[in-house]
Formats: sequence, structure tokens, C-alpha cells
Amino acid sequence: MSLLRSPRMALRLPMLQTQGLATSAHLSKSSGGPTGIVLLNMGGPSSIPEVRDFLYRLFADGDLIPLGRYQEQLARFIAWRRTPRIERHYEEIGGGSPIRKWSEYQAREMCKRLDSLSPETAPHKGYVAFRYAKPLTEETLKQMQQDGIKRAIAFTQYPQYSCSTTGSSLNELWKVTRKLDPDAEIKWSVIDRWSTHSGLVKTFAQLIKDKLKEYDASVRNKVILLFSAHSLPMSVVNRGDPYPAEVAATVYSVMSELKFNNQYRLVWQSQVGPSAWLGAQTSDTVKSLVKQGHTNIILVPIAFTSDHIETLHELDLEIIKEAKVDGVKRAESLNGHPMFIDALADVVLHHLKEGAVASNQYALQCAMCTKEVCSNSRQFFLSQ
Ligand SMILES: C=CC1=C(C)c2cc3[nH]c(cc4nc(cc5[nH]c(cc1n2)c(C)c5CCC(=O)O)C(CCC(=O)O)=C4C)c(C)c3C=C
Ligand code: FES
Ligand SMILES: [Fe+2]
Repeated sequence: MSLLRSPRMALRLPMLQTQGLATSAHLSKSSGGPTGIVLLNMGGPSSIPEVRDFLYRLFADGDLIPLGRYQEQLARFIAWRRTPRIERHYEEIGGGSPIRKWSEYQAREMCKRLDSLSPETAPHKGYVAFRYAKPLTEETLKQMQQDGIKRAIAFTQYPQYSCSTTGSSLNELWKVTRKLDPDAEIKWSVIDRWSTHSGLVKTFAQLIKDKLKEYDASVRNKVILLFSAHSLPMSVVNRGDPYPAEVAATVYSVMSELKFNNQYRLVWQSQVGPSAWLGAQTSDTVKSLVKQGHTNIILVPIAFTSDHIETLHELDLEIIKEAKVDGVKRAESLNGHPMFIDALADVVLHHLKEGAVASNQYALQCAMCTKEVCSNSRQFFLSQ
């Protein structure tokens, strides 16, 4: 029986917000073998000796930081110069990024749920493919080939689409696939964004409610919610990148879930280098609000699915600890929260039932994009 027709699915599907379909295709049917689900993300150094390579790969990525003809040489130089400072940051958060640990946990738990929710496509096998740290896309694809995977879902772990994040990961996946799987034996579909998925929204709302309980009931509705997302260079915003609008959509959905009981703002963190970035900056906003007498603030990291240096170092150590005000706190990250694992499984389930190769939004390139790799990788994934 199709899961779509089961009473359970009939109850679940109306909660989901579809972002539209691209070309519909073959993918809801099982090929008989396992369904590979690949969590795409940037990754982070698991230990201090991995910091330099992580930074090198990051600065060598022209989809993230276009440095022109001498990208590779410049990347080596910038990584070398930046490594000592960033190593210190990772030391201060316990010696490495927890992103691999969380991603592997999320993949495993999500697949367990999917095996019972979608027996037609079982067994589900979870993989992690990072852009700048191990396991890199190439290593993961080799592993999938060894495991005999013929049907796979590339599932971005950035809920809001940016060409510099999900776009870069998909471009890399396409390049590696072309090299290692020239006959396209693995059939791919793509979950390219899920910024307003109801499970994601409800989990954020729950984590905010949990944090609000730490305040005295008399001040609870006066707490300001500061949603903080990684900023983008204005050059990327002006290229037409969809990320700022999609982050705002997540924030608005979470506030709707919370019935707009608290005042809120969306602010932007982690800008790097001297160019213009999207603001207002999180650190400036916290300082300014505290100065104005607003001393009860919850920072909510809204654009990343697990803890990383930007939450554990920048928010916790540089902004919250520096503020020296008890009322300035941070909502927990999604990490291994059971509601979040349910949400991940639900996103995939919905994707399987839709049978689309990607969301309708993925088909549109940035108006100002001049990169061939973007159109090639789009064409590859959309024609599956
Ligand atoms: C949604 C999340 C992110 C977006 C969008 C994003 C865009 C973006 N980032 C840089 C430059 C750097 N980012 C760095 C680290 C970093 N970036 C994100 C997330 C997004 N970046 C995370 C979670 C992390 C930390 C990873 C971890 O290990 O925990 C860094 C390296 C750190 C540093 O040197 O300060 C750089 C550089 C650009 C230019 C950009 C948009 C174009
Ligand atoms: S940069 Fe957005 S599609 Fe190429
Ligand atoms: Fe970044």
C-alpha cells in the first residue's frame, strides 16, 4: 500500500509545506537496494591538526570566496596566516568542531526512523559528505559505490539555500560524481532547502520555550529574541542569493509558532574580512540593546543544525560571556533533539512521496550568476 494512502500519512502530510517540485521522476520507487541519504554540510576540524587543511579547503572554494586566478595560492597563504588564531578558537571549545559527531548521529537516527516510516524504500543508509573536512564528498561517494548504492538523496543540512553553501556542496558533488561515476549508476535526487518545514520550525520554537523557562515569569514576555544567522558578503546578496529571504522565512514561521509573544529581530554574525557584509551584526546589536536597558535577550542560532565554532565560540564566549549580563542567554542548537531527528526523517519522507528530483526553486539560477559549474550541476541533478 502506498504510504500516501495510509491514514498515518494522510494525517502527517498536511503539516508539511512543500516548496514546489521541479521535474517529477522515478525516485519514489525503491530500486531494491538500500536508499543512500547523504547529509551535506561544510564540516569542521575534529581536532586541532585538521584546522589548517579545513581553512585551506574553505578559502580554495571559489563558490564560497571567489579569489580569481590565484585562488589556490591565495588560499594557502590565507589559511597559513589564519590558522593560529582559529586553532585557538577550536582549543577554547574543547579541541575541535562537534559537527561530525552530530552529523553522524543525526544520519543514523534519521535512518532508523525512516526504515519504519517508509518500508518501500528501506533499508536507508545514512552518509555524511563535508565540503571542507573529513569525510569529504569524494571519500563518501567511494564508500557508497562500495556499498552498492544505486539510488541516493543529497540532503542539505543548511535549511536555507545559499549558493555559497548548499550550492557549493552540490557543485562539488556533481564534479566528484562526474569523475567517479561517469555512467551515472547512482541516481540522485536533491533536498535543496527546507527553511519552513513544520518539524524544523516546531523544534526551534520548543528550544526557545525551554530557554524562556529560565527567566522569572514576570519578565518572560519582555525577553527579546535575537535570531542570529551567518552573514553573507553584500556581493553575494546583490548577486541574488536566496539565503537572506529564506532565513527570514524561518524566523517568521518560528515567531508565528510562538504567537509573536516576544519582540524579535534577525541579525547576522561571523563576517570575515574587510568587505561589506549583510547586517546588523549580532555583536553590535547585543551591545546596543544592553546599553538601552534591554538586559533579557535570547540568541537563537537559526541557520545551522548543530553546534559549531560560531555558536560555541562567537555566541557563547565572545558575545554572551563578554556581555556580562545574566539575562543574555542562548537557545540550544538542534543537535540530537528527538523532535529534530523526527523532522529530518519527515523531510526525507515527504521528498520520497513527492517523487521530485529537487524543489522547484532549485531550477532557478541567480540572475547575476556567471558560473558554468552552477548551470552544469543544476542540469545534472534536474535531469535525473
Ligand atoms: C548558513 C551558514 C553559513 C553561511 C551562509 C556561510 C557563508 C560564508 N562563510 C564564509 C567564510 C567563512 N566561514 C567560516 C566558518 C563557518 N561558516 C559557517 C556557516 C556558514 N557560512 C560555519 C558553521 C562555520 C564554522 C565551522 C565550524 O567548524 O564550526 C570560516 C572559517 C572560520 C574563520 O576563519 O573565521 C570562513 C572564512 C563566507 C565568505 C561566506 C559567504 C560567502
Ligand atoms: S551563484 Fe547562484 S546560481 Fe551560481
Ligand atoms: Fe561561513
